[in-house]
Amino acid sequence: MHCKILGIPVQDGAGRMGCEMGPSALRTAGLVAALGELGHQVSDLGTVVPKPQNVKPHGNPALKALPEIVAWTDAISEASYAAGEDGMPIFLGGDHSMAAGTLAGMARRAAEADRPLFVLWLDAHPDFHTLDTTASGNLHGVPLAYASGQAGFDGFFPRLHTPIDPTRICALGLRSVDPAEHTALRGAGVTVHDMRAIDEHGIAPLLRAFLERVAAEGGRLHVSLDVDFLDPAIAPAVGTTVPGGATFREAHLAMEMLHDSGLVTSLDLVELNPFLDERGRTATLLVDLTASLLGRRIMDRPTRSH
Ligand SMILES: NC(=[NH2+])NCCC[C@H](N)C(=O)O
Ligand SMILES: [Mn+2]
Ligand SMILES: [Mn+2]
Repeated sequence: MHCKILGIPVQDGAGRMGCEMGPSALRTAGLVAALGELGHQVSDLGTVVPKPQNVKPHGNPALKALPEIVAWTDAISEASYAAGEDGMPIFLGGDHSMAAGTLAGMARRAAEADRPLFVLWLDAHPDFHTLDTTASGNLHGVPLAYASGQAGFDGFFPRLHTPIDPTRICALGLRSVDPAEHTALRGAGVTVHDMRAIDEHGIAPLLRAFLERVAAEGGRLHVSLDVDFLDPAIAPAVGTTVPGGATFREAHLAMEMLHDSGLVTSLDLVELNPFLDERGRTATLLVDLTASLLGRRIMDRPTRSH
């Protein structure tokens, strides 16, 4: 596999600063070497730079940093589309607002290849607000709604080349959903497995059912991994911790199953805030999870000479 790393140091979408250090922390934690050890070719494509533009004022006074996030989204959509020409792009965030751009770029690539794009959203939150419904005004709370063509982004965010069909999205690990998001998720037909479903059924059958659908429809699969999908006890470096998240083993199992499926075509690693980390342990965990997604396993490792 040719892994293409792209740094996206956006932090204006989050309520607190620090995510701009995310790409550096992931590189420092040894992402490139970890993927190289698995036999992958790795290219670091560098860092996305936002493209400032005029954005008219919006009626929702709560919105924060709208012009900045629009500038990022435009640049990220273009850069991720370019990176998606071949190989497997790995987008290093950056707060989750960056997924507005990565999803847009990946959806355009999939459409051009005449393949449906599926999205696995691993997160405590659905990030399914529109510009009108967000109360916090933090734009990391809107990317999934934007990329799946929900109303209210026209004239503010870049025009989508191809909106993602919301029924091809599976959100796994939810445990903090605002009322407006709840209504919108149900209305749009997003598949939602909250933490209760994971507790009750286990993560494996829920994920397996989704992967079988992706395979049956010949889809591509974009995985968006928010740090707060993980339990704060193992992943403290995030500004929006919610108790009761995925355990170490649940997360690795999900990554191993994703690898075995052979379906994943792109990945976001988002919301890492190194300012809140403890000696890099969250960054290191994200690198290890990414390695599991790209083929590292406990048994039957390829033999290495020492
Ligand atoms: N990407 C994230 N961490 N999103 C958290 C969003 C939290 C909340 N729903 C909000 O809109 O403010
Ligand atoms: Mn998120
Ligand atoms: Mn989240």
